[in-house]
Amino acid sequence: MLPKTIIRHISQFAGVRDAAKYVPRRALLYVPASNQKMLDKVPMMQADSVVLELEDGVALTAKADARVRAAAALDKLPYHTLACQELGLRVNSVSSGLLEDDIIAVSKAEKLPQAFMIPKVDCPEDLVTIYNIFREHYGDERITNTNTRLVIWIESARALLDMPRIVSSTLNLHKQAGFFKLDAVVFGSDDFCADIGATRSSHGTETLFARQKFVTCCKAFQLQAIDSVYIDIKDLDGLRRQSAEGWQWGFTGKQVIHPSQVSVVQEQFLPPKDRIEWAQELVHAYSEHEALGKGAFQFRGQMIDRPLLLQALNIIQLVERVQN
Ligand SMILES: CC(=O)SCCNC(=O)CCNC(=O)[C@H](O)C(C)(C)COP(=O)(O)OP(=O)(O)OC[C@H]1O[C@@H](n2cnc3c(N)ncnc32)[C@H](O)[C@@H]1OP(=O)(O)O
Ligand SMILES: O=CC(=O)O
Ligand SMILES: [Mg+2]
Repeated sequence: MLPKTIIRHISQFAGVRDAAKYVPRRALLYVPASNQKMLDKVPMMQADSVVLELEDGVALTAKADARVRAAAALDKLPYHTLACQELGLRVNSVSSGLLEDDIIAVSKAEKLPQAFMIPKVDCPEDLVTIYNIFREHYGDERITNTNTRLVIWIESARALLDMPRIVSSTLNLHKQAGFFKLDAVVFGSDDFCADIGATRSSHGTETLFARQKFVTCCKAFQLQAIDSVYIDIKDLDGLRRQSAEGWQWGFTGKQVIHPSQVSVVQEQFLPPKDRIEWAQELVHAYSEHEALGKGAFQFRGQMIDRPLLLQALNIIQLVERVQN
């Protein structure tokens, strides 16, 4: 329980903040919808967000089949009993020319996914195309003011540079037309490397600038920032290291491709126990010092002032949201 005097700091603090239900997306797991055996495992999957995949995890020759399986899964799976917090659906991009066929097929399902996930959003104009395709095949009523959230992928040099306009246009579409509300943005590191001609490595220095720019932009709009895929499935130490790095830089979660990656990532996207204790004690110490008129004071050998309070509040809020 936070001291009352601290509550007013929360209304101004940096980080991801939204009065609506917070959906933790520490681990966002792709499940190719062409693979029925994998789809059958969805109810038990402990990833925070499970993504029925229609895009790059599905061969061109299997797209039609995957669409039918994804639509059937949406109707069959009882969302409230799933082990995950969110069942998403990643469709194909505008530039692929496959999006409309995806929407024609999945709009036959009675249910919407809990999140629509749209890769390779390259410019604000893509949003107009996306919105028009959804309106045409779902009809206005089904896509207006629903609980379904929107997650988009930034995966090219052009998109990264234009990200503030892309994000603003997406948020405006919700404000003005009631279209799905943008809740998180994902950095598509593999497509990004292909786009800029970088050679992918396990240490990821080739995407260092892009990831830092990306996370800064997400946080400027108070959106969740989801980090790169780690494709070396067997290298859990490398995954742990890159997850810890992402967490330290301000990412809120990471994409995963294999069930073995889920718990490693989830663990890294929660602060360690001693850091949670530090945050809780700091908040109380801050409240006591504030009552004495002190904005700066010593705590465990460190100078503490308001920015440190805000970092502690980030930690407390995240823990509460993951546990509730
Ligand atoms: C850059 C990007 O765009 S990333 C997003 C696109 N890519 C994807 O969607 C790929 C998602 N991942 C996968 O398809 C798979 O993990 C692969 C193909 C990489 C490896 O799959 P496999 O060779 O079957 O791996 P492995 O043998 O270790 O699997 C162990 C078990 O986990 C299951 N499994 C593996 N990956 C997944 C998954 N993503 N979802 C559900 N189940 C999975 C397998 O079906 C297998 O089940 P079984 O024990 O009942 O046979
Ligand atoms: O879509 C994900 C990527 O890394 O590309
Ligand atoms: Mg991609």
